[in-house]
Parts: sequence; structure tokens; C-alpha cells
Amino acid sequence: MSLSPLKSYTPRKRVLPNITTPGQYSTPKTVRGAQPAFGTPECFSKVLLETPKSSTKRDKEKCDEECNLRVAVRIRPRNISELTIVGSEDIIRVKDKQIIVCLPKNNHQTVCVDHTFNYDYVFWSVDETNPFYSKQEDVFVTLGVPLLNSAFKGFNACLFAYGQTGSGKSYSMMGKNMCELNDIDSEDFSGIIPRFCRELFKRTSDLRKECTVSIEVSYFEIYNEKIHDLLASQTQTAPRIALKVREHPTLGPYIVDLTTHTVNSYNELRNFLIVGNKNRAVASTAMNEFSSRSHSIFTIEIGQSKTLNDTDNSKRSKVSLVDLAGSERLGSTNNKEDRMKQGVYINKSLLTLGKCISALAEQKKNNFIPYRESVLTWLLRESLGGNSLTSMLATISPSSTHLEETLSTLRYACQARTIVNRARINESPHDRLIRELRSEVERLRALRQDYERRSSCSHSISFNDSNSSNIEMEDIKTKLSMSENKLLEAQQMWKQRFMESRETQLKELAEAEKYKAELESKVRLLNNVSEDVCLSPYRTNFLEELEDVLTSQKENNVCNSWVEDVKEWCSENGLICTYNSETLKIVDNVNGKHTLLPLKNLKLQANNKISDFLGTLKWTDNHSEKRLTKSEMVSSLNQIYQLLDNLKPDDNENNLCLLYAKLNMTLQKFETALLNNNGKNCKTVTFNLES
Ligand SMILES: Nc1ncnc2c1ncn2[C@@H]1O[C@H](COP(=O)(O)OP(=O)(O)OP(=O)(O)O)[C@@H](O)[C@H]1O
Repeated sequence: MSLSPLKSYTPRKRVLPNITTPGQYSTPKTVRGAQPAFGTPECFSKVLLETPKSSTKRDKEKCDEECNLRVAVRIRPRNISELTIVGSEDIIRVKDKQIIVCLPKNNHQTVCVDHTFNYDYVFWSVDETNPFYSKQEDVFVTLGVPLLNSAFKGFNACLFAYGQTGSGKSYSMMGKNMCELNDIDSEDFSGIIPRFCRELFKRTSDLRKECTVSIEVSYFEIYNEKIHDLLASQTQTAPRIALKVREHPTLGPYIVDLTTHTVNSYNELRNFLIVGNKNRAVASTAMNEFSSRSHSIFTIEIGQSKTLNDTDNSKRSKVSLVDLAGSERLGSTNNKEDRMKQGVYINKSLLTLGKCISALAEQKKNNFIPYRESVLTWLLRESLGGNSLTSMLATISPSSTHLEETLSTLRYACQARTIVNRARINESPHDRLIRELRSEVERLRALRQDYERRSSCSHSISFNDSNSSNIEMEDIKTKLSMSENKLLEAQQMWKQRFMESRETQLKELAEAEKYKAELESKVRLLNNVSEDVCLSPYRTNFLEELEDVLTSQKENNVCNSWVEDVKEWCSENGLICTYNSETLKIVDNVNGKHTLLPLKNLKLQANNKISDFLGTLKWTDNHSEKRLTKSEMVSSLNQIYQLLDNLKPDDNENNLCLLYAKLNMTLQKFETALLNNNGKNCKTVTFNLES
């Protein structure tokens, strides 16, 4: 039996009466007095956009994978300049989830024309006295909490804020004074991002009892198609490095060298937020008028892996919280014609975002979506038209001063609402199968219970009814038993696979442990045998280098045993033989000569007779010796200490003990003076004799 297929949700197509493209809106007859001198701008045209119905509850339950892009609009309070401009007035009315834009009339009364838009949510934040006023917390609960829920289920999630400069995007996303430690957590001002992060850690502390949770964050901005890491350590004077985007064959686009940071607490994460915001603020000040032209993207990756016997293995989700650049037209010139011409060419990323949203909204199969035309859309490809549950927050001003921009934002947001994304839980296909079978079994069990309850209650049921009920009941029972069998099979297969992979892992671990032990013993050997092993910092393969050193060390060991023989032979024949890891020195004090030999040459002579070998050496007159090396000095001093040790008198010979102690002290002083003078070009060493 196959599983009943998930019912896919198809949004209702937009109905645009008399409208074929967004540029062809007809001019409403009702508008008077507001016509600008250069013709009818788009914003004064009639707007009648019927937006698709959002997924119903039933759809949501069955189809956790297909969902419309959810769109919310927030209206901020009027600012000082909007309050003081003569003729400026509020043009926004809200009715439930509907926004009505009223055009100003000449006689200062407002008349409502049919500029009506429907959204999933509307937040009225204009005046706090209004009973429907939406605070920061309300916006978070409506938009942020569902994203967090989705992220914990293993879905990718994205929220992006769109609107003209100063319309309240950053206020909604991050909050007021987002660089300040106290404000970022303030109940009144804290925005969606800090609230999201606080709630994330609140929930993970409970979740950590049953599974391992990892949280990684990154924060970057895109300005003029260049990516800057906001969490990379940087100084104000050094130029910021632009990062590149590359495409991974399976993981998709990624930013090369973007720093990601593992965080274990909200406080840790908050520090990163503040650092990122400050870095953004620094850059904005440097760019001055371009402050609102960068997009900032804060990403949180959540990994969850459950412990051994549980079949819900591991999930990973990525949450992107995006504060887009201001969408206003470039007002560098007062020439209105120029302004119109410049149109939306304010920001390549925003322009491409618009194109992508239009193309996605058309919902045509094989429709080309120009993601690659800008860095922002390339990076947000999955969030916009793929594996992500995405929401958009459009922010507007209530003032008539920004009518054009407000209508443009509202249209854009309306269009985005028609995008349908197909999100899936980021898990292994096997985990997915088990999860689906489980929910199917649960559904059938509930159905069976329902039937059983009903049949036990209804005594007055007619024969025909009871017959058909029995058939249905039998059908459910068969389906249930088949699903249960399948689930059992899948679980057994999972367990077997788990055991197999665990076995392989354990084997690999044992191998690694063995190798580690081998390596450790080699390193210990190295430390014992020679103090002078020096690993080059320029060689990348440490193990290879270690092998080389050890090979030469092995050779040295052979050589060392032969050197020991030489040393013994020398002491028997009145010569002093000393050596370190590099050189062998033999001093013939009787004849006043010595010889120095690099040890690496010795292996060639290892089979020679010692007397013959010494005969082949080149001897130097002792008087022509330049200077002792430090290790030679230490070695000679050690020999003296050893000799002195042999001379140690018995404890009862008091005078001798005193003399011995003085001799010892003198030798120590001599040693200190000698070593302190080593390296200096002096021929005499001064020290006080013990009196
Ligand atoms: N809902 C709100 N309640 C109170 N003040 C708000 C609200 N939204 C925005 N503001 C205020 O309006 C001003 C502009 O807001 P904000 O900086 O968030 O705009 P923006 O859209 O992010 O601008 P830009 O695109 O230039 O970055 C700020 O002083 C902010 O405090």
C-alpha cells in the first residue's frame, strides 16, 4: 500500500481586472487635485490586487512543505519632518488584514479611493493609544515565533524586511539603538532578531536534555554587490575585504572565507550581534549617504541530533534574517524626469529581487528566475523560491509625503504573497520515511479509534449503515496493519544501518586511537632522544615531516650506539669523547689536539674498527680552537660534577665535607660565570672563589 499522497496547495491565481502588467494600471476617475505636472505617475493609478488565499489549516496540517510566502506590513509613527511638512497627512487606513491607501484631497479632507491591499498580517504601530497598536513583541510573536518553530522542525526559514529608507526596517528587525548592550534587550525597543535569539536559547536549554544542539552564526552585508563580513576582526583604518561567492555542487552558493561562530549562550550571540551592528554602523558612517543602500544578512544555523536509540536522527536548519537596503528611488537630483528615469535602478540586488519575485509569482513551469543577476538573490535563492519557509515584512510610513514609495512597497509586497515555496525538513531520506510512516500510523489509529467509539455508541444504527461502517473499518484496519508493518520494517532497517555505521565508526575510532598512540610514542621518543628536533613551519604535512625526522632518528640511534662504543674506547685510551645530536668531539689532552666530526657522516663508518676510524680523522691543535659551544661547556661541566661526585667524603669527616661543599659552590659559580659569558667575545671569565 502506498501512502496517501500529500495534498498540494495551489494558490488562487491573481485576478487583475483590466490589468495585464504592473505598469498598466488604469487611472481612477475619482482622483482629483493630486495630479503632478508631468503626467499620471504609476502611484495614482487604481489598485485592485486580489491576493491569493493563504494556505488553509487543513493544508498546513497535511502539507508542511508547500507554503505561500507570508507577507506582513508594518506602519511606523510619523516622524518630525512628516509632522511638520505643510499639507502632509496620514493616508493609511487599516481594516483587519487590509490596507487602504487614501489619496489626499485639495480641501484637506481625505477621500478613500480603492487602493486596497490584502496581507497575511498588518501591524499598526502609528500611535500607542490605539487599541490595535502593535509593539515590537507583537511583531515578533506573529512573524518570529513561527519561523523559530519551523527551524526547530528542521526547515530552513527566512524573514526579510523591505521598504523605503527610514520606514522602520532596522527598527523592526534589530530594534532601536542596536549597538547598545542595554537597548538590544530592552522590552520596548528590542527587535525581531534579538528576540528570536533569546527565544532560541530558551528553547534549546530544554531541548538539550534529549538531543545535542549546535548553533552557529554569521553576519554579513552586501553593498554595491560586494560582500563584507561583519564579524571578521577589522580595524577602522584597514580597508574592508570583499568576499566572493562560490557555488557548491550540492550545498549551493556559499561565501568563501565568511566567518561562522559557534555560540553556546544568548550572551555570546548578543556580543556577535553588537559587534556586527557596530561594524555596519562604522561602514555606514564612512559611506554617509549610502547608509541605507546595504543589505545585512544575519544567519543562524541550528543542528539537532538525537541520541542513539531514537530514530529521529539529525536535522539541520538555516534561518536567514535579512534587513534589505532602502527601496526608495535615488534622489540625488531634483529633476523629476531624471528621477523617473532612474526608476528602480538604485540597487542591482533590489532590482533583481524584484525581477525574481515577479518571475516566481507567475508560477509558470520552467520559468527562468534570474537569481544569478545579483549577489543577494543568488545567496537567497533557496529562501526565495526553494527549500525555505519565508516571510516578508514590508515597512511603510503613514504619511502622504511618501505616497509613491508606499504604494510601490505595497504592490511589491502583494506580488511577493503569490510566491509558493516548497520547503522540506533537512534530514536523511530514511529519517523522513520513518517520520512520514509514523504520522500515517497515528492518523489511521485515530481513525480506527473514532470508528470503534462510534460503533459502540450507536445502537440504533441501520443494517445498511452498519454494513458499510464495517467495510470501512476493515479497510482502515488493513491499511493500519500494513502501515505498521512498513514502519516496523523501516525502523528495523534503520537500526541495522545504525548498528552497521556504528560498527564502522568504532573500527575507525580504534584505528585512529592506535595511530594516535603510535604517534604519541614516536613523539615521546623524539623528545627523549633529542632536544634539537626542529619541525619546519613551512612544511604543511606534519606527519610526513615527523616520519622523516623519525627515520633519521632511527639512523641516529644506530649511530648513537656506535658512538657509545667510540666513547668507551676513548676513555680506555686516555681521550675525552663528548657528543651531542649533531657532533662528536674527541679531545687528546696528552698531545694537545682535538677533532670535531658531524654525526651524520658517522653512519658511513659504522662498521669500521674504532682505532682505524680515529686514524682517518682530521685533528686540530687545541690552541687554535676558537670557542666552546654552550652544549660543549655544559657537557664538560657535567663531567667535572661527576668526578666531584666520586670525591664526596663520608659524613663524619667534617673538614673534608666543608672543603667539598666549598669546592662544589665554587664550581657552581664557575659554571654560572662561564655560561653568562658564553657568546660574548671575552677571553677571561671572572668569579669569586669560595673562601
Ligand atoms: N515602529 C516604530 N516605532 C517607533 N519608531 C520607529 C518605528 N519604526 C521606525 N521608527 C523610527 O524611524 C526611524 C527610521 O527607522 P529605521 O532606521 O528602522 O528605518 P530603515 O527602514 O531601516 O531605514 P534605512 O533603510 O535607512 O536603514 C528611526 O528613528 C526609528 O527609531
